[in-house]
Amino acid sequence: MMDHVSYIYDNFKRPVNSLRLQVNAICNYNCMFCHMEGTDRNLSYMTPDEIERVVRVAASFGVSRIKITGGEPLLRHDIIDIIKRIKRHVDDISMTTNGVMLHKLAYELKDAGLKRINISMHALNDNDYLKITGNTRNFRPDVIDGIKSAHLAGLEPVKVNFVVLKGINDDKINDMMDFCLENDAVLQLIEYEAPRNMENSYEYIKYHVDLRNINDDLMKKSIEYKKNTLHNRPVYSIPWKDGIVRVEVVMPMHNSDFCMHCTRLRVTADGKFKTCLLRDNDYFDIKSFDDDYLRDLYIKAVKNRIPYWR
Ligand SMILES: Nc1nc2c(ncn2[C@@H]2O[C@H](COP(=O)(O)OP(=O)(O)OP(=O)(O)O)[C@@H](O)[C@H]2O)c(=O)[nH]1
Ligand code: SF4
Ligand code: SF4
Repeated sequence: MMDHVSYIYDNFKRPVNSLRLQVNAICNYNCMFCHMEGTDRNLSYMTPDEIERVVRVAASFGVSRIKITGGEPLLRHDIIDIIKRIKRHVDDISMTTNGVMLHKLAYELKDAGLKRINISMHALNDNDYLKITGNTRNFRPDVIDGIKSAHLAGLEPVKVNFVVLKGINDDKINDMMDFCLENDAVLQLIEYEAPRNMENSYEYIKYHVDLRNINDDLMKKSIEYKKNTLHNRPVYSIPWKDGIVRVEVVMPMHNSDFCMHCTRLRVTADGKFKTCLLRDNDYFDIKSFDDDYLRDLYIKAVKNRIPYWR
């Protein structure tokens, strides 16, 4: 583990202290809003050894947090090996998952070094859940088991990701607060984010909810208010029934404050540094996993980061 290493800053004074690491670009779901981390589907994969080399070099530049994403990361049969290798270089490892396979893997993930987990659950009733996830088979009970298993295994905090969709689930936020209170989870309310260049699409206009009013309402109800340093996202503690629910609000659209606090570099499943979710001409192809080459490419990619909303 590296201590006292300085971060590389981009030309907008934003340090890079974390990597968002896509380990595959396939999924057993087909969510209506999936952005696949701004990449194509079905990319080839880096090996665990190649992933470790990228992480080692990033850690040598002060990166101390890794977010594992996909597609669905738990579909990789070697995910435990990948986490163990990342853990040699970085302590704060988290994952974002649809949760379907989590109940089978939570303990192994924790033992391998995973610290915390975000689990997507965008509906509490089966019809809406199936519609949103584009599925015919209902895995919602498995996801709920996954949330419980994550706690039992000690993956903390557990966050439940909920993309707010007009006319589908935007009237269910209170129910989600109940659910998160019962399941000791942080509720992460996420604004529907248009994939690149899709802001005028029929789907986006139909389902997008501007979260500012909901955010203002939460702020009024909160007894404590913190910021996630990543994206400056507000995190509220809300008195709810007989307890307190923490709610984080993710407002990525047309939000220059969000982008000015974007402190991570992306790595695509097939081995490219990517500077921004919403750009498609920003790939730095990792052609060699040699340390010197990787170090130069890492610096080049960081220096090319530009806030999307300015
Ligand atoms: N525009 C944009 N949106 C992002 C970015 N990172 C996350 N998001 C949005 O936030 C949602 C939730 O992200 P997660 O992967 O669950 O969480 P995270 O951003 O890693 O943050 P933590 O909850 O602190 O682990 C994603 O589905 C995106 O819609 C980003 O860098 N840019
Ligand atoms: S679970 Fe995630 S990766 Fe899979 S389709 Fe849904 S949004 Fe995309
Ligand atoms: S610059 Fe903005 S849009 Fe791009 S990845 Fe960072 S937060 Fe997301």
